[in-house]
Amino acid sequence: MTATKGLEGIVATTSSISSIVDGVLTYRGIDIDELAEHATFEEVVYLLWFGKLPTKSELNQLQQDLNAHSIIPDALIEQLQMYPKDANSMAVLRTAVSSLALYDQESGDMSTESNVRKAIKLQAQIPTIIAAYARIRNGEKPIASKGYPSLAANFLYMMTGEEPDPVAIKALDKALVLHADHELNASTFAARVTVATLTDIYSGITSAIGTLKGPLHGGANEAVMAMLEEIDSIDNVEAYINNKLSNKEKIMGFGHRVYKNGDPRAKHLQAMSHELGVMKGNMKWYDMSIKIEAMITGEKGLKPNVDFYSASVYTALGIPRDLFTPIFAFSRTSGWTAHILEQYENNRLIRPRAEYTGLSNQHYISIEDR
Ligand SMILES: CC(=O)SCCNC(=O)CCNC(=O)[C@H](O)C(C)(C)COP(=O)(O)OP(=O)(O)OC[C@H]1O[C@@H](n2cnc3c(N)ncnc32)[C@H](O)[C@@H]1OP(=O)(O)O
Ligand SMILES: O=C([O-])CC(=O)C(=O)O
Repeated sequence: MTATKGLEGIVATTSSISSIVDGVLTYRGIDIDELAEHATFEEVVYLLWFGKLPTKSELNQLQQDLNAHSIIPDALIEQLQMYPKDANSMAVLRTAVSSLALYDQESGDMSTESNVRKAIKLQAQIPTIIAAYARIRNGEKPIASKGYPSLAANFLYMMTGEEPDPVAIKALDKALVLHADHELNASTFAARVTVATLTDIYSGITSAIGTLKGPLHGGANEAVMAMLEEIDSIDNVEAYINNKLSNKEKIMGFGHRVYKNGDPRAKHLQAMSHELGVMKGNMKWYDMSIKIEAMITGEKGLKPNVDFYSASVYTALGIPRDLFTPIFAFSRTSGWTAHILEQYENNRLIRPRAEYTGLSNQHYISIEDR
C-alpha cells in the first residue's frame, strides 16, 4: 500500500453535479462562464439539487420556500447573543449550524423528501445566521428577511437594514453563482465522508464549514484581504511580494490543486473587482491585486484562484473581511447539500486505508521503567 499525499489525482467517487475537465468547470454540464453571465443563484441552487434548470413556476416555488424558511429559531438568536463579540465568524457559523439540528424536529429523518426540505432550510437559514451575527456583534438587533426573490438581496438587507443597491445585489448574486459548487473540493469531500456514515445532513454541513474555514481552502479569501491591507499601497507591493517569495511563503489566492492553467472563475471576479472599483471611485485594491498577479504569475507561474479577486469584490460591496468565508459557505451550501443528497442516493461508507510508517515490534513497558 502506497499513500498519495493529499490524495492528489485520486478519483474517490462518481458524481453528476459538477465537473472540471481540461480546466473547464461545469455545473450539471453547463459551462460556468454561461452560468456566470446568465443565471441567478436560485436557478443554480435548483440546477445543482435537481439536475436541470427550473421552469418559471419551479423557480418561483423555490424562492417562496427559501423565504418561508429564512427565519432562525429565537433560541438560536439568544445563543448568538451570548457568543463572544470577537469570535471567529466561521466558528460562529459552524456552531450555529450544528445547533440548528437541535431545533429541527425532522433532523434525524433520513427520507429523501425530508433531506431535500432540510437542504432548503439550510440554504435559507445560513445567510440569516451570518447577517444576524454581523449585527449582534455590533450591538444591533437582527433584522428579518424582506422576502425578496433573491437570497443575495435578502442577505444585504438583513446585514445593513437598508434597501440593497441593485448593482450590489447583482454582484453578490454572481459571486454566489461562481462559488456554488466545485467537484470534490476538500469541504465537499468532508461533507460526503461525514454523511456516508448515514449521519444527518446537519452533521455533514457542520463538517464542511469547519473544513472550508482553513486558509488553504475557503479561508484564503480573508487571508488575501488581510495581505492587501498589510501591503496597503501599490508602492509596497514589489518589496512585500519579493520578501514573501524569498522566504518561500505562500501567497494566498494563488495556485490550485486541479487548475494548473488558471481558475475559470477568477476572470469573472477580476472583472467585477474592476467594475465595482470604478463605480466606487476606489481602484486601490484592484490595482494592487493586478500588480500582485503579474508578479506571482511572472515569477512562480501561478494563477489566481477564486479567492483572490473575491476579496476586493466583497470589500467594494462594503462587506467586512471576516464575513468573506461565511459568504463562501452561504454559496457552497448549495453544492454541499447537492453532494450530500447524491451521497445518500448511492451510499457506501468512505473508509480508505493508511500506509503505516510507524514503529513495529514494540512492547508495553511498565510506567516505572519508562
Ligand atoms: C476555494 C479554494 O480552496 S481555492 C484555494 C485557496 N487556497 C489558497 O489560495 C492558498 C494558497 N495556495 C495554496 O496553498 C496551494 O496552491 C493549494 C493548497 C491551493 C493547492 O496546493 P497543492 O496542489 O497541494 O500544491 P502545493 O501546496 O503542494 O504546492 C506545490 C508547489 O507550488 C508552490 N505553491 C503553491 N501555491 C502557492 C502559493 N499560493 N504561493 C507560493 N507558492 C505556492 C508550493 O510552495 C510548492 O512549491 P515546491 O514544490 O517548491 O515546494
Ligand atoms: O476545488 C478545490 O480544491 C478548491 C476550490 O477551488 C473550491 O472549492 O472552489
